[in-house]
Amino acid sequence: MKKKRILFTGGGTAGHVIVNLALIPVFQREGWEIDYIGSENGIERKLIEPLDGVTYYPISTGKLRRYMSIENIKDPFKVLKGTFQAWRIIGSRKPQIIFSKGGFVSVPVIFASRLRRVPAVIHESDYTPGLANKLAFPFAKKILATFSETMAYLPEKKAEHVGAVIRDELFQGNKKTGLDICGFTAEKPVLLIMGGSGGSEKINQAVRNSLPKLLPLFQIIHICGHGKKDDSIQKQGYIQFEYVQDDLNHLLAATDFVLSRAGANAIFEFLALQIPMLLIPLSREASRGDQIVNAHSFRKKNYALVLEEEDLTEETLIQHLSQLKEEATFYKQHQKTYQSEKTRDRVIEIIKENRKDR
Ligand SMILES: CC(=O)N[C@H]1[C@@H](OP(=O)(O)OP(=O)(O)OC[C@H]2O[C@@H](n3ccc(=O)[nH]c3=O)[C@H](O)[C@@H]2O)O[C@H](CO)[C@@H](O)[C@@H]1O
Repeated sequence: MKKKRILFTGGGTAGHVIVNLALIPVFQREGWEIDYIGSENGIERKLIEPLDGVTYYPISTGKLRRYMSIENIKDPFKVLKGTFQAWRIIGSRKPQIIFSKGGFVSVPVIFASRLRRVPAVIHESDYTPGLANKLAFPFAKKILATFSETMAYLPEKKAEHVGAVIRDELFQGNKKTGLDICGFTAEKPVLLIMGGSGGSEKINQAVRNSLPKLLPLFQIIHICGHGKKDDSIQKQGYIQFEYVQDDLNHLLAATDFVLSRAGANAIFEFLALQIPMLLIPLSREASRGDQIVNAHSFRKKNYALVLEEEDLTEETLIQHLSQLKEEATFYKQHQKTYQSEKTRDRVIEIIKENRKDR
């Protein structure tokens, strides 16, 4: 019988890799051969290369910069080189289907998929599509969306709203294990702070300045981002991590409230786990504003409380977290209306339906 083969791509930030991490084990269990195309130095290499049974192929890739740089001139050539590399990899590995979670590294892969006539399925997790995905859409067979509102931005014939794909293990956390990892008690609420997969300087700073007022209210798990830990702060009830890979499920099981950026994957995880959240979306100064619309959609559905980055001060932070604590039941009630279980199965079904040579 012909071997089933799938090629995944996506990277740049963990948000463009995590969905692939949720899907890969399912295809592995079903005996598919799995390849991954990512960048040479991105986080996808760290997260994917160590996986057993997945072959990682690094390629050259461009990057979206919001500032002038000589690198911007080199980018089209890098994308061209990446397309040629991806074309060769697809030619030799012969996947029947390509699944892309977006990010700049996925662009040459999707271009090459069209040249090799291998169908590609793209997943867009933000409310408004990112530039990389927009460039890739014309070459994809199917485009899947996390937010129902995103359908308005997608080509009608190819698009389907599926919801968020969430890693199984996040539902398998143990509260006691989480508290033990942190050295916390069950007597006081736990606030988990996540500034996206890379951490957020602004949130880190505001939280650290506010610790004297926050620590009487919460025990705090602070995920600060690589290189952003401050070891000079040693306080009872406050623990810092740069990035949590294996124990995130336990930490989330021990969490009563979340303070977070509004990256699409993270906020749908908190929603599925029914954790009341305060979102501080990345501002338009530093991004295309995708997190602002993600956060506003959550606010409209009463899934989250939102504080704009421009309004972030020590006072507003404490005030909003106190409000979140008071209104926790309200947010949990609305979060209960969200159904997440069927998404992963539907995504897998779509991938299988669209593969070549079935
Ligand atoms: C700065 C930037 O470009 N941010 C974008 C990026 O965010 P970012 O990469 O932060 O992505 P998300 O917030 O969507 O997802 C982060 C993922 O990393 C996981 N995680 C995080 C920290 C940790 O210690 N351990 C861990 O496993 C979270 O559980 C989540 O699954 O992609 C998102 C999805 O396209 C966008 O909405 C964001 O605007």
